[in-house]
Amino acid sequence: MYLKGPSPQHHDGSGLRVAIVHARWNETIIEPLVAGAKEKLLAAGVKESNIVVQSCPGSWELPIAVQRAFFLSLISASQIQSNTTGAPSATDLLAASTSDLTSLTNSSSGPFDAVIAVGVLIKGETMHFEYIADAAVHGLMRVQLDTGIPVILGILTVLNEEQAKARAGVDGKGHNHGEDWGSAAVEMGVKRQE
Ligand SMILES: O=Nc1c(NC[C@H](O)[C@H](O)[C@H](O)CO)[nH]c(=O)[nH]c1=O
Repeated sequence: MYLKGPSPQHHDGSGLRVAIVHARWNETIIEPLVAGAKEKLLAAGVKESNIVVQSCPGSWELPIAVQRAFFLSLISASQIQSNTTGAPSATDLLAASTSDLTSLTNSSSGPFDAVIAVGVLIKGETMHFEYIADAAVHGLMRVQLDTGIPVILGILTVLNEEQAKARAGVDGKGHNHGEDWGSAAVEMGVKRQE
């Protein structure tokens, strides 16, 4: 039995498309987290060409960056489907009802089956940390429920750099949580397709 992380499961990721959207603050920690997530995606059979990595300035921008990645991939998916350039605009898609979006995302050439949002928030002297962490976490939960696309929470909220390194498996310490996020993305992506 496991005390902390979820008991491991094996899922075939060969049919998945996954986005990793990461902030660029604290990049010495972000980089190993993203690498760990990608390693687990590839190990589960996700094709390299089906892993899209995008970035945004900081964790505050992650919810809108994830939502944008989702909608833009919808546009490319509908262009592929309709094979015309007259695909609905981002404005059209933003205005689409949830049920429309659900039908759109069920298409085979649909967008991402899961998105991993990666950020590293390190507590400073002010309350900035708390406000960004709270807003980003609630924002990502809203994006996944609004879009129906699983958004894996890959935001480290730590009190100091040592804690961050330990959770990125840096300096041979601790465990790279990015690996857990990659595995969660495969599981949730497969379950979304069922
Ligand atoms: O402040 N510390 C951090 C931070 N601040 C920037 C914020 O996310 C946003 O990009 C700016 O406020 C501009 O909107 N972003 C992080 O990812 N980690 C931090 O530790």
